[in-house]
Amino acid sequence: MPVENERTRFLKMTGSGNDFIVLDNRAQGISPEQGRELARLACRRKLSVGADGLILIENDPEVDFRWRFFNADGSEAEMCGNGARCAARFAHIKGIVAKSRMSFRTLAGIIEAEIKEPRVKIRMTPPHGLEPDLNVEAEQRSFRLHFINTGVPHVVCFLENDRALEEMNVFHWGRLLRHHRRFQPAGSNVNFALVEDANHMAIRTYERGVEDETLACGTGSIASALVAAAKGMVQSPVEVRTRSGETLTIYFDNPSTGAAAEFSQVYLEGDAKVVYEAELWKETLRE
Ligand SMILES: N[C@H](CCC[C@H](N)C(=O)O)C(=O)O
Repeated sequence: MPVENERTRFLKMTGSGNDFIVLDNRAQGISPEQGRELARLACRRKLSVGADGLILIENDPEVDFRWRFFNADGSEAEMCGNGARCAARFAHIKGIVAKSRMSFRTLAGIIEAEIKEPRVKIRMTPPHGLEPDLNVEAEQRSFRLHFINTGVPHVVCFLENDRALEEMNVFHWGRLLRHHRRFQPAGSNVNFALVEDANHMAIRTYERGVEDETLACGTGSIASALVAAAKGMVQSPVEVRTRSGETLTIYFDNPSTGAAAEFSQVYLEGDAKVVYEAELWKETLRE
């Protein structure tokens, strides 16, 4: 079983609609393998707590804390923008970090965070690997996609208008593109994005590891904003309307446009709220 105790305390948190189980693992000793199993079992909606992901907070010798992030399917991901904002708020609420500014270690690198309750602003690790204007076929439909890694891999597909965004079958096409051979072996998250004006976008995201559309995706919002900036369509700050209706704000140094666009000082800001505090009962972890 992924946890020893019959009851395990946790916070259920939501980062703009992306929801997470957040657990203090400094004394629990949940191993990475147990974390994968715990995520897979506890993230099942209706059978257990239900969430898009599991976050374990752990000690770190150099920065304020370390985390391990697991998607709902148990896969461990290098980074999660909405989850990182929730992790920082959790650390502040639980007194793990008294200051309102902190830094913590992820598999993507060190994340700096500033608490502005209930909003949290985080500085991202440097985005990389921008590959614009990829022509990809799926089920006889052609897509013009743009790849970028914003801590995790993302492809961005720009749509023409609100109606196209609303009518997009995100589950069907997102799943096909997430598994497309062009993006293997790691796979990719898939964002359908609309540029409304130079400082406003709307997106819908199919998330790798959740294997469904989520109500918000932090690294996906950043990916969409930075690709749009590289193509000269937006400039910082960009307000991104997510599927939940909440807005994420992306800040970055306006890059020189074009494929070689380099981005620095990339920040993500939005709400990171506590939904409830509760105890996970071990009996819901049996399959
Ligand atoms: N599902 C993503 C990780 C979480 C990203 C998303 N929830 C965010 O807020 O950045 C992946 O495996 O690449």
